[in-house]
Amino acid sequence: MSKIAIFFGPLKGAVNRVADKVKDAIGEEKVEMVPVKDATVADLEKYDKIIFGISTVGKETWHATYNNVDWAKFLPEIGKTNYEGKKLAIFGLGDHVTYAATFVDHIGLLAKELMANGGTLAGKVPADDYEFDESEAVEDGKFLGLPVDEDFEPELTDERVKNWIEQIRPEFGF
Ligand SMILES: Cc1cc2nc3c(=O)[nH]c(=O)nc-3n(C[C@H](O)[C@H](O)[C@H](O)COP(=O)(O)O)c2cc1C
Repeated sequence: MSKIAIFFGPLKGAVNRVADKVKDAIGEEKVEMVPVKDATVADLEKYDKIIFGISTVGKETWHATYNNVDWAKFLPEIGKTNYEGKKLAIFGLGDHVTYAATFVDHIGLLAKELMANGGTLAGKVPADDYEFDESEAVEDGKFLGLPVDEDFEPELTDERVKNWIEQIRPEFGF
């Protein structure tokens, strides 16, 4: 069976923590961890099953981010390949209290970039499960990936990850 890649960044923060939980839930031996920091399109092309881990730490554009340099560097690579036939899913870290009007926006930015390049996403979750005002990550009442809030709802993370892994399991076939 081909390995599932978790492309994640930045290192050592909440995304990294949740990426480890996702890896453990799937089974370490089935997963390849790929920090986006030094990854390129060639790394993306190696895998048919990819889970992306991202946080929202900036404003409207990737280039406005000042904290998430890993993703700002990697985003241009995303558009250099086609995702037709690949299994894709995204989890995204955010803070639904302080940033209720831009909650996990970068799930939306990344999802739209993938979809513009032929990708379809597994693992959408109902927006009704979360409290927030606005998010660019919502389409037709669903988040385009799994939002996780380690700042204000860390106690919900394990359950969220567990349920989400069960949701995407049939699609990814792990
Ligand atoms: C400067 C800054 C801006 C942020 N902007 C947003 C935001 O617009 N929307 C959101 O949902 N969370 C926002 N957050 C919260 C982060 O996404 C959250 O703390 C996340 O867990 C960070 O994960 P990381 O340390 O792995 O990057 C922001 C955090 C910081 C420090």
